[in-house]
Amino acid sequence: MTSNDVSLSWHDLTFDIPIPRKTLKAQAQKAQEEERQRSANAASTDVEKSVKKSESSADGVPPAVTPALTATNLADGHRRLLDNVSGSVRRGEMVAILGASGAGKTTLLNVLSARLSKLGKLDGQVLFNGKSRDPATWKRTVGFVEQDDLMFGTLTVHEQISYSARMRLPDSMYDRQTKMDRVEDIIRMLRLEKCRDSRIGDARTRGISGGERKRTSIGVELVSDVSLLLLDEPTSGLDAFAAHSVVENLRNTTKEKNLSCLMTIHQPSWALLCLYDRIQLLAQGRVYYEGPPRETLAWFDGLGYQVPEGTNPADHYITLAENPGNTAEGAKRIDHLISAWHERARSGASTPAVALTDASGTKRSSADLARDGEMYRHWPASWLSELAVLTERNWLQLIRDVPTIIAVVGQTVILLIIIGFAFFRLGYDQGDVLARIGVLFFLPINSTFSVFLPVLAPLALQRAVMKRERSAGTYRTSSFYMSKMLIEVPSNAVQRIPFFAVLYWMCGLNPSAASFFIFVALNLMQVIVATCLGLFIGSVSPTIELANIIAPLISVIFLLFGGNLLPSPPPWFVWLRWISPITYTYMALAQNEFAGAQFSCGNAGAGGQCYSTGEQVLQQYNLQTFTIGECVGFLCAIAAFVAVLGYVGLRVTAHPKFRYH
Ligand SMILES: Nc1ncnc2c1ncn2[C@@H]1O[C@H](COP(=O)(O)OP(=O)(O)OP(=O)(O)O)[C@@H](O)[C@H]1O
Repeated sequence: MTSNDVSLSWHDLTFDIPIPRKTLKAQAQKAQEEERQRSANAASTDVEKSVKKSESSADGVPPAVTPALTATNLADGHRRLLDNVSGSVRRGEMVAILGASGAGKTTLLNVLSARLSKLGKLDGQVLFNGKSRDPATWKRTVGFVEQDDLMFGTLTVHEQISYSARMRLPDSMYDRQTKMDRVEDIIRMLRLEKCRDSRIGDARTRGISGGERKRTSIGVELVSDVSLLLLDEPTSGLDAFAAHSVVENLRNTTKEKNLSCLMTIHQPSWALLCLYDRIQLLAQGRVYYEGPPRETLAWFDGLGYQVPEGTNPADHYITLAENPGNTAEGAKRIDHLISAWHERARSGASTPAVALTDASGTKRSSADLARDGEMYRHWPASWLSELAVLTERNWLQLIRDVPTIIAVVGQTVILLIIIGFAFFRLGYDQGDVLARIGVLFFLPINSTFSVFLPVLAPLALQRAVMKRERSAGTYRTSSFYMSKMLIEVPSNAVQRIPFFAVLYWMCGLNPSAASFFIFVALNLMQVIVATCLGLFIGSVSPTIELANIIAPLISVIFLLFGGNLLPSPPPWFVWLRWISPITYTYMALAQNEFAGAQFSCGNAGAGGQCYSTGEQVLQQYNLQTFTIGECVGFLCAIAAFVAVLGYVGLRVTAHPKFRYH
């Protein structure tokens, strides 16, 4: 193996994050307390003096926030998560990063994959094929398998991987058949043939096993043209057999596809560890071994840390670099491990990461690299292809989500029975005037509330998957958003047509056919506006939990100001009436119902008010400000406005963030 087939290399990476002021204060207080106790025990004047000195302000830093210096806490109030870490992965090689919990494995993987927050100071260099990572192509170059396998439970293994292939393999280079052949290849390579057509499953329905799920996640990344695969703890949560099978599969795939594969891994068995070509051991953000796993035995034996009889060497070497009790002995041992390794690296006795100067070459021809660069620079598929695939995927999820379909049908039937019989066959007496007003006001409120749940419930997972897919440069936000609109708007509207139609005749509303169709159309308009509003709320809220709080809040405000509940709202709240879609739907429904209607005054009480015509009712309830046509115009404008705002919100809140320096 030579340095000139290096794919990814990292050089002297150092990453510091600021320690929160509160933590600094707590650490400083603890250190002072310990110092005080020590001085009290020693009862020595000299020691007391030194304590006073340490408590006094140094270099202008108030004593309360002086950091307690440890192996990783720096004097400038930062914590060092990575300290001069170098390494590399070559083509056809599988490398693991290991270490105790908190050693910095995930941090290193995040730095290498550029999925790092803006927080903190990053030094050092990461090179891919000998060059700095190109922000324009990086996200499509690298496959990143996250720890949580975010997938749609209702899709099958084959569907999950083939949707990834259809969206991530460039249309310009692969036709549909080639893409599907590749999917079958990946399924074979990852030994997923047995569960090819099984559903992934989720918390509600049992699906494939944990190991198969992890291999499917890997397949989703591998099916695209990536040459580098990064995985965050791909074996966590798996039993020993499943973990072994996942890593063995990865090893075979790495060799077969000449990939570079780098992963963090937790508590591997010795047999599993030996599957890797090389490992890098981290302690407190520093390297204390890098090389083939089998050579660890000789290295640690030489340092005097023989593996005790019956102990897994992998566990032993990781435990050596742990210091849970913060003992002086533990700290000394970790220092020894790190300094011995660095001494060896300095003396050139090890075969550590390639030197920066060596990493410039690559066995891939410059024509290959140019082709890759060009290919990764563009969206893999056209906007319309993205829209078609995403809409198909959303549609499958919708029709396969049987529990939600049953819940919606159940809700419709129950509401129909309750509302239908509560307002059954209304007549034309004075009491019926109020009942008609009541049902017409209730309907847009019900449409708003009942739409939010089915719109927001699937959005939590869809947003998370979208973020993962967008981090790989798979598709545009606009095609995702449009595909949601194309599925949500018609499905929510169409499924409610029977409800409005049956309710109309049960309640005995205006018997003309034209009024019936206008009634249904107006209610569907309200459902469409509410769906757009639901998508808007789900898009602008950074989390779905927040969306679930905002949605009822907005509904209640619209309800309060959208009808006659507040006949004269406070002047500074009047605008809320005119932005509430309920105002327009209710007004239009009332005009459709009452225009030309006649009512008998027979049961009006003595001195009571009698509305003999529908126009009097509309006037009394102030429901003639706009015509039906104008109300529809306002509803369309509100729907379009929130739809556009939702798209902008989604772009901002779900934008994948990368950091290269
Ligand atoms: N953004 C952050 N803010 C504060 N501390 C952080 C941040 N990111 C990481 N750390 C700290 O850095 C250390 C290394 O974290 P990291 O997640 O890389 O460890 P790890 O080796 O992957 O551990 P584990 O195996 O438990 O996942 C931990 O002590 C963690 O608490």
